[in-house]
Amino acid sequence: MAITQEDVLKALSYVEEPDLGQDLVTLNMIEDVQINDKTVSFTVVLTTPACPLKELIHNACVRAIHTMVDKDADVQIKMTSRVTTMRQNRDILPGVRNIIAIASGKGGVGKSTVTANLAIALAKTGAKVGLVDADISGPSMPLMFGVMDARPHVYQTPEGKNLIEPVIAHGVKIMSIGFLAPAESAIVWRGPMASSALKQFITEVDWGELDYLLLDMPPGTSDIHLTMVQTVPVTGSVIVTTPQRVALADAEKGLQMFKLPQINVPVLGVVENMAWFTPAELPDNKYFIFGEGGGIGLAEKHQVPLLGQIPLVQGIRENGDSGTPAILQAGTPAAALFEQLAEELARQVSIRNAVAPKTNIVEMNS
Ligand SMILES: Nc1ncnc2c1ncn2[C@@H]1O[C@H](COP(=O)(O)OP(=O)(O)OP(=O)(O)O)[C@@H](O)[C@H]1O
Repeated sequence: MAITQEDVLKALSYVEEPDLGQDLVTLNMIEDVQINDKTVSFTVVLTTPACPLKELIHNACVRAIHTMVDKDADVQIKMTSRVTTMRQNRDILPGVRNIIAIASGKGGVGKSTVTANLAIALAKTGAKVGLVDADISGPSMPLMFGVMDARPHVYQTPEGKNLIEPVIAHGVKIMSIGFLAPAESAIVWRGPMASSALKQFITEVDWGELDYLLLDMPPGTSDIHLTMVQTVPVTGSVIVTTPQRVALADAEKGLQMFKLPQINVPVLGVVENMAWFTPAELPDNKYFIFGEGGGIGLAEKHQVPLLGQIPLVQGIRENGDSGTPAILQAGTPAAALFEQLAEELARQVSIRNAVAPKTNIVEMNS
């Protein structure tokens, strides 16, 4: 008997998206079903190009067609993505689907390093990524992306509005206060001046369409944090910590800040940086010099996901300093860990968007 479109959709309605807990047909993730004799082709539209379940979903679809439609069918699946968003009001940053604040309690825990690597890792999956270096106390993105001398260009729109063009490096659109003021004068950015400069940095930039805009927040809890979350509708936050007690205590303060009623930003997860030390000559050895399991404990206590653990590796520091973050060293353990971290973050954003009230979901075409 000839295969019909209904047969195919019925079979696929038994394939569940494990994270979102519903089947692919109900989630509108199946498009372009075509049948040509024994050849069945269709497109699966994932919620992120960084989907860690890509292969699993692909295999489940093939299995469903073979068991429920025709065991000899030639199943051809195109895996693509359309990043979801829960943003409804698009007065600010209309083309930006998800805004993610990356924060830490304590300074120096590697928040900027993690943010830079995450941004590039997401861009490498095909996502459109932007990054705001809101760490006015010490903007480090120009150095980490190797664009110390870059100066963003300002242009006037036909409506007479001035827009800043972000600097593009390693596939990421970047805006940093470090582009406007030399590092040594960063100290002048304080209080209301800093807040208004930052606002400008986010809202008066020609970001175009972005799947993910990462905000590298200053360390600690300050007025700047409040300004930021009140200026832009943040989808969620990520807390970066190291495992030692002093860092964890501050990370917890940071985490709790996002839960305050006047801030109220969901915490997408915790990243434990410098989780252990691995010497280059002994890549399989782990030395827990800052203590063990602190990040997991924090995540468990606050019932948020542990997005990943990144070891202390000399190469991560060196690559950051030389403007070519570790994620670019393909095939290295550090690059693989940052890839996994990016997948886990994208996954939590997708889950967050899926559980947001239905009326709040706006889908945009890629
Ligand atoms: N996993 C790691 N392995 C090795 N070095 C690291 C790692 N993470 C960060 N570093 C190094 O630690 C130093 C501090 O990192 P970074 O500037 O990212 O911290 P930060 O939390 O953003 O600091 P602040 O917010 O105070 O500016 C940098 O020299 C960086 O290269």
